[in-house]
Amino acid sequence: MRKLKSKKYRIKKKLSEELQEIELLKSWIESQQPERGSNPMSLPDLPSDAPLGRVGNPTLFSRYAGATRFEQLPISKKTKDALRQSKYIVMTDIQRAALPHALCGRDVRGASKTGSGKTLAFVIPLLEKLYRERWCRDDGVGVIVLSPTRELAIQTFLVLNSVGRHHDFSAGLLIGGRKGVKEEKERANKLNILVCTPGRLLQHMNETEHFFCSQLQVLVLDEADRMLSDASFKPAVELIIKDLPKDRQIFLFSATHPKDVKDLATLCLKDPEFVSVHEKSVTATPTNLQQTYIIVPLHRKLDMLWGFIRSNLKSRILVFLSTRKQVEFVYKAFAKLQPGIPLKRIHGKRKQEERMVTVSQFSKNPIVLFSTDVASRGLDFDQAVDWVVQVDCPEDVASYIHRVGRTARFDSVGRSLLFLMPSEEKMLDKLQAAKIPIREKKPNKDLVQSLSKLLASKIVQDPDLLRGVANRAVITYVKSVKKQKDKEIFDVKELPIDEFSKSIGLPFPPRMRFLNNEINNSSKKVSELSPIVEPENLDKDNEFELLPKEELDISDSSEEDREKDPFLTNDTANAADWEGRKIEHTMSPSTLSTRVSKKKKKKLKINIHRPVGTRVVFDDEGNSLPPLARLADINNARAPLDQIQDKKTEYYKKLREGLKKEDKDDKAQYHNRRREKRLKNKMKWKRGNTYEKEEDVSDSEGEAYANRPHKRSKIYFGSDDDDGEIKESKDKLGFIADSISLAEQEAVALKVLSAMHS
Ligand SMILES: Nc1ncnc2c1ncn2[C@@H]1O[C@H](COP(=O)(O)OP(=O)(O)OP(=O)(O)O)[C@@H](O)[C@H]1O
Repeated sequence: MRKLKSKKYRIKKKLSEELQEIELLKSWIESQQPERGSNPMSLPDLPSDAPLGRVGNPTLFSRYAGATRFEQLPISKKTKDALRQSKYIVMTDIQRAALPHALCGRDVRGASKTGSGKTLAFVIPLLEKLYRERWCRDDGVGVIVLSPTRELAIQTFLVLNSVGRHHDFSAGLLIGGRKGVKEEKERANKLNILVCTPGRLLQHMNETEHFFCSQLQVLVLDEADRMLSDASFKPAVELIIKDLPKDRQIFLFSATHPKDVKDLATLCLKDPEFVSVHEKSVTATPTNLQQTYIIVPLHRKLDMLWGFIRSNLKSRILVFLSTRKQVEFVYKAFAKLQPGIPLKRIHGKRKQEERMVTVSQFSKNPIVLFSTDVASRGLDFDQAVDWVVQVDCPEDVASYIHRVGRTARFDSVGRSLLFLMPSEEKMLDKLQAAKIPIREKKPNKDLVQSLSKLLASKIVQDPDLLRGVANRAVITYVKSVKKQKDKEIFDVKELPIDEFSKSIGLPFPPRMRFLNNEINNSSKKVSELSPIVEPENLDKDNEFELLPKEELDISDSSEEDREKDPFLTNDTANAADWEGRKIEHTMSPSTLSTRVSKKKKKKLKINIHRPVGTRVVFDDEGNSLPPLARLADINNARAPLDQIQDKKTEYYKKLREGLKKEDKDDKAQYHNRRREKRLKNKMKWKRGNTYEKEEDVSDSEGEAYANRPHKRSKIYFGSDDDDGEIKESKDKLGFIADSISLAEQEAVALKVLSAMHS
């Protein structure tokens, strides 16, 4: 006991000594700091009377600009220590170029390649600004960092925490998709540094009591080009900026930063410094990134992706698709096919917790992550991504740069693969103009297999899981192409929708009313198109010549393949022969709406005779409508497609008949088995045996029943009718089998039997 007491005393004493030391240290550091509100130039090792000039002040500026290592910068010891502890020693180009301006108090627009360290280029000066202003917790919000996505906000917050670990500022994350807005509201006005997404910040600005940013010192827009031009951010960002004080420093950073951004007017920049360190670089993308593309028709993209994944089972692969539904479908379909590598997915509709877990899991080897553009900007995955695969063409060059920028970050190497449809080849010219070195590759035909039949069978086996998603995947993809601004590259009329639907296992393409106008407006173009190629003939008929795109290859010989890839080859002899420059137009009438405007109905009603046996259709005013009128819209615009339509109708008719027959056989088989089973049970009852426990029908009766998952809940105890159908009548025994226990069912059945016998 005595020993324990003495030990406790010793610990107490040691603690109080340490506390005293800390206090002493604190007061010493305080004495080293400049007065609150003093000129930011009055740093310890800079002349306090130095004017705040532009690069024009060579003495002053060279003191900042000459530095190559963080320790040479005139920044606080707290920041320097944290930088050293985080292993940040030598500055990157953008840090060397932007930090001097930012530390001098100027507004900065910074642009540099992806993965080149822009985050530190704004995190350091924002910490220093608050430090020099002697900001303390009670001073409220001093800095706001706006990020386009929650993941990026979290990442920036982590960097801030690491570099600002010795500072005494409070920092918080305000991002959507998290519970606890109420708690956030209580904390928000006590935070000094906010890292947020625009929507959530706006919510707090509107709803949170006592949330003021009137003292704001620094505003940062990460991925500024997107924040200021993307329609989904722009309105919120503009509203936020309106509410913030005009007299603050502002940092705008991005890998893609157009020099003349019109939208900058709203920001009230004060003669900003445009720092673009890689403007004169030979390439716009990291030099250690090896970029390739292949030409692949839409309906072979999944086959291609599958082949690629199967040949890279030891890699970390990030796959970009254009819509959430596509991500869902490809993830679910590939998961069913089991490629032999873990699969993950991320998109805007996934829960925040799941998104965070997915991002953290992506750092584990090996894995495939399917993603929308939500992961295309800013994300710095813990470990190097081996491959970035763009299954759908990015909307523009900037989007391409950000997507491929998820690999080859800082000093690591990486590879990227872009799938381009023959109709999207103009994208190559744009990439070339933007100084992006990209080479053509051909897929190894031995490693490409058609998935359509496999996927079709998976959809039949599990329609609940796959059919709806597959339909939505097609619709949303077509919609996304239609919405694209760059009509030179994206042409919805060039999409082989029928083949695409078939390739992902759908028997018919989904109906897309929104395509009506496209077809009507393009009647001339459509009429020039050649007739449909039957899916089975497609491979034979589309033997396309592949033009070498050597002129695009502006990389030097050191950019040679770092590792020989089995899937991508330069060898034309072994390349798959389905690639093509031009794919036939095969948009079927079934994808189109058959609605007819009132005006047209009126016009067509005269002089058209109804063929015998045709269903009469009435218009809104009660006049009978000739049957052809319902198709008039399409026929007017697509007269030359008559032939195509005939062929298609015939093809689908055959397909439908085949399916109907199969369905009928299935049903008959199923009913026979049911009847046999029931007869057997009845015989047992009659022999006085106890009621035989009904087996799990889905197990005993296999596929046929398993595909009717909802039927069971509707089965009532009753008699079979003649054709073997289970009678769904409640009047004999008015209860549902599922609603009582098996023991109870047995008891009731016995009672009924004994009643029947007596
Ligand atoms: N001076 C440095 N020394 C060592 N590593 C650094 C340095 N600066 C940044 N890094 C590392 O480089 C990687 C990329 O940095 P960062 O995410 O800031 O790049 P970025 O330019 O913002 O990329 P993006 O354009 O994709 O947003 C990070 O892992 C970061 O830790």
